[in-house]
Amino acid sequence: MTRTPPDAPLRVAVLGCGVVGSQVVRLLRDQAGDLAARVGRPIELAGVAVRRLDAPRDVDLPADLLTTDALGLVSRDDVDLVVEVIGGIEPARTLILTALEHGASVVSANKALLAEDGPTLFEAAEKAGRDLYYEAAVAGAIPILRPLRESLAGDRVTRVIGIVNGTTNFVLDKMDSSGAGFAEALEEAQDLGYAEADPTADVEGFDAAAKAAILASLAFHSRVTASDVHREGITEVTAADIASAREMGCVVKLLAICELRPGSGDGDGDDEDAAVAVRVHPAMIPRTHPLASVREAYNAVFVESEAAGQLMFYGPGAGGPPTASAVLGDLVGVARNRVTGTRGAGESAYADRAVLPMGEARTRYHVAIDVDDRAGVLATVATAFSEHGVSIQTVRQEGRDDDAQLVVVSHGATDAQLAATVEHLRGLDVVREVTSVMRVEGVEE
Ligand SMILES: NC(=O)c1ccc[n+]([C@@H]2O[C@H](COP(=O)([O-])OP(=O)(O)OC[C@H]3O[C@@H](n4cnc5c(N)ncnc54)[C@H](O)[C@@H]3O)[C@@H](O)[C@H]2O)c1
Ligand SMILES: N[C@@H](CCO)C(=O)O
Ligand code: NA
Repeated sequence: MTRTPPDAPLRVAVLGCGVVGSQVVRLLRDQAGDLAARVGRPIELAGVAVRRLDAPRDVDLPADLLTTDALGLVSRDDVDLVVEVIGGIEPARTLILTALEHGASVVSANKALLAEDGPTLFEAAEKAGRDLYYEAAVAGAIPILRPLRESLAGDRVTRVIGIVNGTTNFVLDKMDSSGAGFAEALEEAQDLGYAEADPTADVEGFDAAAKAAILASLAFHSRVTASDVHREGITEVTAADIASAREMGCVVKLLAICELRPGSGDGDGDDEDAAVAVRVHPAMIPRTHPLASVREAYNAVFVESEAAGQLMFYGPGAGGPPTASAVLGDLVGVARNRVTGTRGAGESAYADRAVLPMGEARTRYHVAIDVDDRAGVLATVATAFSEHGVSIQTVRQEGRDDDAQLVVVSHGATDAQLAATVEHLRGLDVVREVTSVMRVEGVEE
């Protein structure tokens, strides 16, 4: 267990010196005086764990601070604080657990690990009597976890909806604004340091799903893991979908939607049998919706709660310096707690709520269908919707040579009803192809 004399500097180990780690090291150095004043003791770099000693990096470091032995570094007695910015499940999990066992407080930006196995880490922190903070894990620099954990701790959050992945927002924004291709826009996002080491995590929605799980856990005081989240990425979004959205006055965004569904209620106000629904998928939203104005790699999170009403958090969701800002904010927080001998709020998952399947989520659909251009087709298509209890809001028809395209927008229905309708449409003789199916959010049912 670490023993720090009362006036000695607090010593920090940084694990990983990539896009985020190099900026954490830079800020620790550039702002050493202010950080010491804010914490009440200097914060000194004890070591930086890297994969390769000779790799090029964005910050100069004395050779004696670098090590490839991350496990040895977090096991050292003179390390009070550990910043984990390696990413992925292992060795990050073992390193964090070892750091806590050795008495260090931990700051991590690792949403993949927190969403997969957060409870193991929270229990270890509890047992060790140390803090585990992770503001950088969701929406980069935007303060969102602390507001949910602390500022809204007296309110009842009912919905969180956000754009929480910078890479996919960057790609969709480029496709919409400049007509750029998917691959070209993704490469630019990678060059700018927004994308995960394997960008599949971004484009297939895994990164946003991990963040959604973390948000839902904090918002609804219940454990939600990545596997509880319905996830669809943006790889199937086509230029035609984006053009179709534009014609409707909409834009396509990858949304993370976390909802609390009221239970039967026993009248005591606890709503113990309320359930949660968490989903990540591309959706069309009206260009007039505030989330539509979130451009490039910016993120935004809307929070709806009973007493506060609607809150919006907006800012840079990815990139080295913004993410390092959130890491340093946490580092100051855990360091202050070390100085005063306290701990911050730990996990709050007392509610143990059920997670609803995607089929029960209420959404609206935009469906583009190539059909034969002959009498009765519209009625046949409309019947398919009504047979599944889905009400149609608008239908637009564009004639072509011997076929036509119908664009149908439904009213709100369950996802299961809408999926059954699309299946039904695909089986109809008059339907040549269902060319685009996308959910529509941000409009009244
Ligand atoms: N880049 C962003 O915009 C951003 C934003 C928020 C959160 N994050 C999270 O921050 C973490 C780091 O992301 P990044 O963008 O800096 O990634 P990165 O790939 O640029 O950096 C990770 C570094 O860790 C090193 N590493 C891997 N295994 C190691 C080991 N065993 N010991 C020591 N070093 C090792 C790699 O060599 C690499 O330099 C991830 O969890 C990521 O999800 C990143
Ligand atoms: N790859 C992530 C980094 C921030 O968490 C993104 O693009 O949002
Ligand atoms: Na954040």
